[in-house]
Amino acid sequence: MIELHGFGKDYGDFTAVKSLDLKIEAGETFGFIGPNGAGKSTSIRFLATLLKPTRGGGSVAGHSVTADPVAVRQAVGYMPDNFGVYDGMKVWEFLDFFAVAYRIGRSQRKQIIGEVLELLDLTHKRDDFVNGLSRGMKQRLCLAKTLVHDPPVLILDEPASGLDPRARVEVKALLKELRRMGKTILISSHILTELADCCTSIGILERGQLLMHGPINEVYRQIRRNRIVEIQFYENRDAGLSILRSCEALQGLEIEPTRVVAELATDDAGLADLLEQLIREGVRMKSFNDKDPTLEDVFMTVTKGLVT
Ligand SMILES: Nc1ncnc2c1ncn2[C@@H]1O[C@H](COP(=O)(O)OP(=O)(O)OP(=O)(O)O)[C@@H](O)[C@H]1O
Repeated sequence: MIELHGFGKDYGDFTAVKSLDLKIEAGETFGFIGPNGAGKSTSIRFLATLLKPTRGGGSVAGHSVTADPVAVRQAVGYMPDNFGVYDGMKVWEFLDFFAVAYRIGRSQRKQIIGEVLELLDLTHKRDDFVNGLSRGMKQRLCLAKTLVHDPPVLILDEPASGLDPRARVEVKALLKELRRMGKTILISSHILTELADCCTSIGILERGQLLMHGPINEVYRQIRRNRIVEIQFYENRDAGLSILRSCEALQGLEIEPTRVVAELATDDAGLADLLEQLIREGVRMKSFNDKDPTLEDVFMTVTKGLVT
């Protein structure tokens, strides 16, 4: 649904994006992660037909971004990182303005605006002035305007930036709802945890280069060389600790009053064997938890160049 082929962009002598290859399948929610200045907005602006590439190209919904930008705009709902709302305009007028721009007929517009306001939970703000809305509401309105022409693809540049925790949660819930509706979503953020539970795949960008991308579980698996297991003993803690210490796969052990964290160079079968041994030797545990790495772990490992 979204493809980049050797996309690159120079600003004068400065290379913002070197050569980016990316493929996002229909129905995916793809998280584009990278620190400030990594080149996320540059790549996104290209896909939204707002920027000419220096090298390479790409396509959205089967249309070439450079050869057929009008078809791409029809297929894309784009939310920029810095959006403006117009003074003196009411919420419904703002949406109507974009609906007209997408050449949606007068008879359909009222219904579509009603549906979009409903979806974004903005119906009660229909007749409010846009510039009087809170930041969270403005952000939601901006998301609403990306939906008026019912595009199959949404490209959202930092849609949750500057929002308070409640508004962030609401944006994430909306993204999940949009995915359920079958939209393909590209969403950028430099806040890793923001994307962790709403993306099906991620790409990590640093200094204009994609360091890693793929389904979120696969990316986790690739960097997961060692397993981190958190154990809470209930009885026979000393026996449990001695089993852990004699385990060949043990790479590290943190002993805390209420829990023990073991780092083990092993796989699922190795963990199952260890658990079985602990139980067999009479160690009772409240929990034996194979911890998933967080997106921060992934990011730090990848950007340290530990993964090639
Ligand atoms: N119009 C421009 N002229 C010159 N340099 C630019 C221009 N736009 C972006 N850059 C530079 O290109 C690099 C990539 O910028 P870009 O905005 O794509 O990064 P980003 O990953 O979106 O960062 P952020 O999270 O801060 O938005 C940065 O070093 C930026 O300063």
